[in-house]
Amino acid sequence: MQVLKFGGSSVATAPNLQRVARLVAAAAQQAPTVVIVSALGGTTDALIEAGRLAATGSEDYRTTLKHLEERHLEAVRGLLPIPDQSAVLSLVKTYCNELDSICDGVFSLGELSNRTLDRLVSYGEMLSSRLLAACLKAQGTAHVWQDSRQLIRTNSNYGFAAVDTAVTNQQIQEFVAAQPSAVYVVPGFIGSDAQGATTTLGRGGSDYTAAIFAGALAATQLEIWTDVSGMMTADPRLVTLARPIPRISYQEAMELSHFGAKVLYPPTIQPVMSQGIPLWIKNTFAPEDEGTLVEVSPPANQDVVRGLSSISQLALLNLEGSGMVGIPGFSRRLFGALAQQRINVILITQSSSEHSICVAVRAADAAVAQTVVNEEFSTEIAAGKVEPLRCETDLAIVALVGEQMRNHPGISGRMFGALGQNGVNIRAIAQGSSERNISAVIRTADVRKAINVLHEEFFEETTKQVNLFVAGVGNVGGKLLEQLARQQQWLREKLRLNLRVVGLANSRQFVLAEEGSLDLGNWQAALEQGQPLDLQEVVAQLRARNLRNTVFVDVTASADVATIYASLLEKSMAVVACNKVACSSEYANYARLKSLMREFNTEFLFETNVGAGLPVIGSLNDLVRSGDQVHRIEAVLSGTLNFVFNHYDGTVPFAEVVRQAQAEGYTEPDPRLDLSGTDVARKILILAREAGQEMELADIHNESFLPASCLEGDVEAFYGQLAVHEAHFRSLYDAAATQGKRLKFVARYADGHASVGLQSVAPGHDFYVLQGKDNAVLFFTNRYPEQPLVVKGAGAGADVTASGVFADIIRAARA
Ligand SMILES: NC(=O)C1=CN([C@@H]2O[C@H](COP(=O)(O)OP(=O)(O)OC[C@H]3O[C@@H](n4cnc5c(N)ncnc54)[C@H](O)[C@@H]3O)[C@@H](O)[C@H]2O)C=CC1
Ligand SMILES: N[C@@H](CC=O)C(=O)O
Repeated sequence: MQVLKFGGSSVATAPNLQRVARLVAAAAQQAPTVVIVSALGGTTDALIEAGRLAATGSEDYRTTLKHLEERHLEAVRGLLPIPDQSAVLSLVKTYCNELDSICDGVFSLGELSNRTLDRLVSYGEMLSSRLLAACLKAQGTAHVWQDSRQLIRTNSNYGFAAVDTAVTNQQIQEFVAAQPSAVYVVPGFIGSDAQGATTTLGRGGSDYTAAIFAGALAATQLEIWTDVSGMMTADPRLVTLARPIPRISYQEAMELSHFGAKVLYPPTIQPVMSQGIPLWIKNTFAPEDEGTLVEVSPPANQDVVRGLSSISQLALLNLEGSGMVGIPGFSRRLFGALAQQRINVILITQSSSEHSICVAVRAADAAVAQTVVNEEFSTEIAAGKVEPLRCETDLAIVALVGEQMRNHPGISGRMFGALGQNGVNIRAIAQGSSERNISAVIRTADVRKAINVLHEEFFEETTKQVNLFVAGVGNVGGKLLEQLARQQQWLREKLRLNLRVVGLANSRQFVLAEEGSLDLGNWQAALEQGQPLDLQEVVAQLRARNLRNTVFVDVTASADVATIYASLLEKSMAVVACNKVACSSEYANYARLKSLMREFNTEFLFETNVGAGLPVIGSLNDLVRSGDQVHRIEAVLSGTLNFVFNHYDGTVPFAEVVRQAQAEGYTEPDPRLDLSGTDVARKILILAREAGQEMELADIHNESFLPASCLEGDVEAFYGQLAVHEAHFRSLYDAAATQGKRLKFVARYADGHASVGLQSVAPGHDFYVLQGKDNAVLFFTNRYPEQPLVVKGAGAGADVTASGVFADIIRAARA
């Protein structure tokens, strides 16, 4: 014998019922089959609604019942050929007339008892099972229809009746023995008490009916047919890559079901679990899908975590006070007070200091809970031994479930690490000693992000989604977007990274995709249609979107943009910047950003601040982190100035060479920063700070070669003044050239002091041979005392800078 149960969506319409009938016929070829049916989807709610309307004196109940009648009659017409319809139509009408009479009675009395409500809702399953039976008959499948109220004996706790297992089992066994058949059709959810009154078995009641039959008949298997292909690794409405779990234990299934995987109602598993009857969860609409097998001990697989679940609309109640420590009976009184109000406790944690007990309950119960607990402890509260109960709402639980977690250290570490890296704050945690479930209480607003982060962490070997907001789409930013577009596929395939640009900004506008990501083939159009730029609004929207693995990429030169890093890091969003403003601002700000990065477990990366795409800061960090000490740094750090002095020989005016450097994309958006030496000063400052030195920009001695008048006025005036001072630049060049030397703008840091300035270097000097826009950095350290560690190569240009920013993005994404 096998038992098949079909849920409300499986039997919601005539075509669905026909599909179910075909599945039943096929199953019956294998073994005698009991079919348990739920009411047509939505019927139970409609019946309850009709009863409530009638009880409150609203005649609208007639309309509700009329719709229900029409729906069932229409199903009959859709199911059966005309000659076969009349008997079933009249049966449906009979049931519907009875429903009318019950509701008329409720309307007259103005009262709906639980007993009457049970009778009312029982018609849903009675009707659906009759329709399925008629459909089986029409397709030639012999069967017996049986009213389950004659077999399932319960107490009289209407709405949630307890089954008398001994009587029920005996009645089921006798019935089957007396009426042998290949197929039995039975309405789910209902039973009757010793007086013969209709009762219902509570939420998930049809699953329970099926499990009772399976248990009573020692069935070979129970199949629960629904509208999903088994229990999923996570709620598919939250996680796109959720997948069915092939095999799972009863306990794991119960844990997942408890926390929201609605395909199975936990208490109903008991009758099959106690006998080890295999339970399948199958999809009526994709019967070829394997589904989930719930069994005693599924084989271990590579997924240590079997599934994730969540439960929302919770409140956390925190009872705290010094008067609780070491006094027995506090928790009994807390739980007693809650139990008296029938408030279900979903999660409990108590610190080992015994100073506080924290419980999660449904948000709807929070107000009553607060009142009764404060009443219970009123004496202690008045005496100041206990604080009034603290209640936080808008909370949810996310949970990892899996038997194998017991044997794997580090699972909770990974869970909390992944959540922490995404700024998901954990308010309470609970893990039983079975180690089958680790639950964390978080903000409801974080549930989608948290479940996706955990799914990526534990189930998705394939991809990690990373969400980028790119501020600045000029010279470097434009190249970055090109490189991202070209490399997206490769990153997905080789690094399992799904880098999505979700937002963009320039100095005028910003855009943040409502859903999904922006089209990198046409980002200009999206940005054109964006909102006027408001950086606080950018932060607010990024926070509100609450996307996982968010990286803010600053490819501007803006001081305003640099001011929002802190508010992003505080939300665990990583920041990648080629903008040097933040790291060369006051030391306190630089240090604060680095400390926020650590505090909020995220990344703040700025490799391109020095040497563009060259690994300058990374190499310095490696030296320092491995215990080396930097004594001296000598460097050519300006691609612009190296280019200018490599190309200037007096034949073309100095101003023209500078313009060329700007056109090539080497200069800052404002070239005066390069020519004044400020950009180099910022870079040596950043290197000194990364080497461990607390310094300010003002501490750097800048021996500028630029006549002061060049920095008065705007950029055009600057170019004008360069032309005016052509003779000055020519004389600098000539002085060096006549000695066979070359001009290099050199930065130097040693023993806590730094300076920048123009030098003439002779052949043989490390800097003499630097070409074009090259940079070179010489690190003299404990380990490299005479022969320095040298980093050298192109130190400016949009392409190389963009690729350095890209590398930082990948570092942040993989952290
Ligand atoms: N060019 C190079 O070789 C290197 C450049 N960098 C840095 O890259 C950054 C960008 O340089 P470029 O692309 O050449 O500059 P750019 O002037 O071509 O582009 C700057 C972009 O930032 C946008 N922007 C300006 N203010 C903004 C604001 N308040 N909010 C949002 N967007 C804003 C502009 O609209 C523009 O899209 C600079 O900080 C520079 O120091 C760093 C290393 C090398
Ligand atoms: N303007 C800078 C670009 C890199 O920071 C330079 O010329 O080096």
